[in-house]
Amino acid sequence: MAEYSYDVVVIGTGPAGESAAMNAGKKGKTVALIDSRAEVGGGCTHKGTIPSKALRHAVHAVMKFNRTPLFRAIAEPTLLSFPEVNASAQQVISKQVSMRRRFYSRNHFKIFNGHARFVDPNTVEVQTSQSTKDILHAEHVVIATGSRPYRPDNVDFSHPMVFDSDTILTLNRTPRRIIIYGAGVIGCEYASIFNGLGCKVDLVNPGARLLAYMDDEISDALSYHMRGHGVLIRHNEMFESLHGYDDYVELKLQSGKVIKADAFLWANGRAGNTDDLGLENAGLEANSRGQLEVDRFYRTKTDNIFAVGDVIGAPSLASAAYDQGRAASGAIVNDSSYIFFENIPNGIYTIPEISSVGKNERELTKAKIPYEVGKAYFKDTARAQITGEDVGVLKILFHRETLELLGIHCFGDQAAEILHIGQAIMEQKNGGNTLEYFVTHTFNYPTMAEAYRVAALNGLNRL
Ligand SMILES: Cc1cc2nc3c(=O)[nH]c(=O)nc-3n(C[C@H](O)[C@H](O)[C@H](O)COP(=O)(O)OP(=O)(O)OC[C@H]3O[C@@H](n4cnc5c(N)ncnc54)[C@H](O)[C@@H]3O)c2cc1C
Ligand SMILES: NC(=O)c1ccc[n+]([C@@H]2O[C@H](COP(=O)([O-])OP(=O)(O)OC[C@H]3O[C@@H](n4cnc5c(N)ncnc54)[C@H](O)[C@@H]3O)[C@@H](O)[C@H]2O)c1
Repeated sequence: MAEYSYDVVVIGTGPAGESAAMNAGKKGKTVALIDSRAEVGGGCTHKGTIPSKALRHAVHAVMKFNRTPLFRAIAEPTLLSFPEVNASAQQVISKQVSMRRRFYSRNHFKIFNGHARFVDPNTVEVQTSQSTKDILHAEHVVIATGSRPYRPDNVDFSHPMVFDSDTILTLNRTPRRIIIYGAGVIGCEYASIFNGLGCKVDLVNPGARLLAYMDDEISDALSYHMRGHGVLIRHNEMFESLHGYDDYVELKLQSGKVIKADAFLWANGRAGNTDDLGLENAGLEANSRGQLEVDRFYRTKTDNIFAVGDVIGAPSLASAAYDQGRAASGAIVNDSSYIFFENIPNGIYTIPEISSVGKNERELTKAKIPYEVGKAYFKDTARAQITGEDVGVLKILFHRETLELLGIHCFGDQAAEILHIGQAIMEQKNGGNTLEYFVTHTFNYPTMAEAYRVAALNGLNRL
């Protein structure tokens, strides 16, 4: 057993832990990180964001190849297998890990490998092997332990055809038919991925619509296009039981429906990684979903302990985790440039992609805010006609009187990138946030950015 002392000890090397550590180190603090995974990067790099986005990219590229007439001069339409696209995702993971390892070594951070557990608020022990423990003393501790798929007791995850969003990456074949239970972001993204691989997909949604928190029109467009691609979506269907046999699984729904498939993906719920973290020794307690409560500075109720990323619950995004980590260590070093991040955008990598920031129509209507809508359909832009990515819409919601931007919603190829133009204007202060920007500045042509001019003019014409 060895003992060490640091200004800041960060538990977890996902986006939240990484940015907390980097910021603390840049501000002159001595920093150590702990991760139970053999490699840095967190669930984000190894199981969540990175593999799913890399899988989606590969599948999308093949779908585009198959539907582009020009390519028929080279080859016939084809399909990739899950192991093939997974292999390409694993290469991205390796690059990410090497890059992140370099960050840590260049900044002289020590990384401890093993499960971390609080001994007291200023002491964390790391189980580095079965028989050895290191003891880390810290002025401040940042808990950035992330989350994992929630596993209900009545689903047998040891069956070889039953997966969650972590274990799906071990699938060594392409299923003929997959049932995805849960139609949140994970369920919808994997439905697009498996659909693009040519699998029959049954997307079973316990809710009434896909991604219910999104703008209704965008959510409807997603359902329409997923159905158009052959995904069978069933709304308002509750899980009853799942039985695994040698060569298939059978899902029974409370409505009496029975669905058979050769793969089942449980995509309903995540739980914070706080088990066996010794929270009781640090004066802390997690809620029923394993999440910790924090204040605006990401400080827990124990003064010297901060928590960031998925372990504090919503929005549970890698994007937000990066900002939260930086903000927490900013608070530790009393950095006055601290920002509390609000109005967080989201990018959902279904096929087609979705992205939004700000309010949706339902929220504005409920709040009785007088708004108008400006739209640009991708099919009417030169760029989309050239690229063939002509499914989609950019929708700007703005105040009828002040022209202030209230919400940007985008559906279609590159939506997550396109959104940031609108976000940048939306965040302008002192009257800079209005629709005027889009009609008083010139956009490169042909670009998808030009859709902002088209949507703004469309909106102004409605006034
Ligand atoms: C399938 C999927 C797709 C996603 N796609 C996106 C996306 O496109 N965009 C987006 O913004 N977000 C996405 N997310 C969410 C994103 O991955 C998470 O928000 C992000 O990983 C949270 O980062 P984190 O640093 O809090 O935790 P994590 O990335 O989960 O890292 C936490 C680390 O802490 C370690 N750890 C836990 N407990 C201990 C302990 N006691 N001791 C030592 N180490 C410990 C874990 O092993 C892990 O390595 C996706 C998630 C999933 C599951
Ligand atoms: N592109 C992206 O940004 C992206 C992609 C995938 C996942 N994610 C993130 O991953 C998280 C999970 O994704 P999701 O949308 O599939 O939603 P989810 O799995 O968290 O939620 C689905 C349903 O399960 C319920 N639930 C959640 N945790 C539970 C628990 N511990 N016990 C019982 N029920 C629980 C929820 O209330 C909801 O009804 C989200 O927070 C999302 O932000 C983001």
